[in-house]
Amino acid sequence: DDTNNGTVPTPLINYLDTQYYGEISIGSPAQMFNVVFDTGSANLWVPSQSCSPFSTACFTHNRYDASRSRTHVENGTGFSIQYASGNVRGFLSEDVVVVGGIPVVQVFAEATSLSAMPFIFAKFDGVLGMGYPNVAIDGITPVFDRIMSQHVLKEEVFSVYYSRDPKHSPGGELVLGGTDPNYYTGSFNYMETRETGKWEVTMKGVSVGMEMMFCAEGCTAVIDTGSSYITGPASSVSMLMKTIGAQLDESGYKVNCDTVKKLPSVTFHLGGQEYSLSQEDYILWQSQIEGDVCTVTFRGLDVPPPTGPIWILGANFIARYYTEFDRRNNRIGFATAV
Ligand SMILES: COCCCC[C@@](O)(c1ccccc1-c1ccccc1)[C@@H]1CCCN(C(=O)[C@H]2C[C@@H](N)[C@@H](O)C2)C1
Repeated sequence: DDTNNGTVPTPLINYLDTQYYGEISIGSPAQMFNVVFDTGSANLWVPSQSCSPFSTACFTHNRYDASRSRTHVENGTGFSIQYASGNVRGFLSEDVVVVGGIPVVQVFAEATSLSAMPFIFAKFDGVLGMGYPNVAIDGITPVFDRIMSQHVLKEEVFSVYYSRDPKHSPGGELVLGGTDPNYYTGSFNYMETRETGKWEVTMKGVSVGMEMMFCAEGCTAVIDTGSSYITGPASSVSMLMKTIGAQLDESGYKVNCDTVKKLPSVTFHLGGQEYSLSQEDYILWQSQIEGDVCTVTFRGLDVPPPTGPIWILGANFIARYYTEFDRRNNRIGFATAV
């Protein structure tokens, strides 16, 4: 329904509480793609029809075919992006991209090579960066900036709802130009982003139970819709895991499912408010053949200075706290998600 002025909410799919993605179209006639809306990056890329057949990750996803689009504009500039794990290489093209019912002429990357790890596990095709222009590779104007310059949005904000339970439908929702009261209760608490032109804020501490354990002198928190988990400095996270009795194995930190109900809450002190995650917010409980597996959705990740050390608050945080990203006022707002 075209309620909030020219934009329609984009329903998201929630894959096992670890991958959240929604549909966009590129080209005329429309070619559909599933993308992660990622506040931690600022470029749009999708797999290319011209990717090598040996790139399995490319071959098993929807691919953009320039020759089938009458609005395609050639560019050809090289492109490559490196993630915490995984990299993408390709070349730039221009075409009409439709997000939330809004068409924009957009420069994006056609990916011709995707690292098998982790993209063979991706349920989505590509990534649509929702970050600020200054983190965009090749100085490309990001999609949301192209939308803002059309002056169709009631407010220059976008909001994200991530469901916590894969059985709920929709698995999430992206709103351009406002928020969706169906998915939060109470009012928003806002905090200024740091003037780095990133979706990051100053965090005043991290508590476990009632005890302040980390970041007591202040640190940076990145609010990242493109991260599945919460990451923190490896030393801090390993101390946190020891406190809750979690063991590290090849696929992350695990706890004995019997201990889950007694685990302490973990609280992030942001913008004068305390944002707590309880055990059901940060434990991924999977019933498997050989018994239940309880994964702790925290990872250690050391980001080198000057960017780091940082904490990254990802999907498991956003699932608990409905998030509004406000470009007009350079601030982030949280409300309790329903
Ligand atoms: C909520 O939905 C999240 C989507 C899953 C993200 C992710 O878990 C993933 C899983 C399987 C296959 C591919 C990808 C994936 C890989 C790259 C881009 C987007 C998705 C990423 C795994 C590697 C570390 N990581 C990031 O660096 C992320 C950090 C973020 N800012 C991005 O730029 C890259 C998260």
